[in-house]
Amino acid sequence: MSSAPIRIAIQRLPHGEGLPLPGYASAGAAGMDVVAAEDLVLAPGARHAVATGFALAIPHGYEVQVRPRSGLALKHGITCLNTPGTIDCDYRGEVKVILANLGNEPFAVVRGERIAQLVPAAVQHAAFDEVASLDETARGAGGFGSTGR
Ligand SMILES: O=c1ccn([C@H]2C[C@H](O)[C@@H](COP(=O)(O)OP(=O)(O)OP(=O)(O)O)O2)c(=O)[nH]1
Ligand SMILES: [Mg+2]
Repeated sequence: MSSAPIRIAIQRLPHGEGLPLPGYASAGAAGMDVVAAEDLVLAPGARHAVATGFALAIPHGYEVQVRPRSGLALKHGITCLNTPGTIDCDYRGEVKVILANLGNEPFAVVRGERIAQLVPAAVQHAAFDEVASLDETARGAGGFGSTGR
């Protein structure tokens, strides 16, 4: 990537000792792969906030999104239930990955194996201006398939 990376402070927690910190698997990867810091088995239909063993101090004006890995999703039905997960810039607790098993088989989460990816993103705060009515548009209130399948 051409631009300088956003610098994010990362703290390794005691149970994260010995694990690789999140990193890019290839030069052009959009996400930094995250490994699990615990072993567990996710039954079909189950979910769990999986420990990662690290905490962040994200600079103001940014968030970090937690996204699933497509290989786990396609092969095993494993996804991040709240995708994209949001890590707020003022959060100092352990980053966790809320994995859900949408597949038909139990899935073993193994400490040290990659379970998700982190994508930093700029955040623009907004402020609402309350009004009595909104301007008209051709779409109006049409949505949810109003333009056809
Ligand atoms: O996948 C996730 C999502 C969230 N978090 C942590 C960091 C985030 O800053 C905090 C709150 O997340 P969110 O705002 O999505 O959850 P909430 O249900 O609104 O909780 P809160 O009331 O604490 O904001 O939880 C994670 O570690 N992993
Ligand atoms: Mg919140």
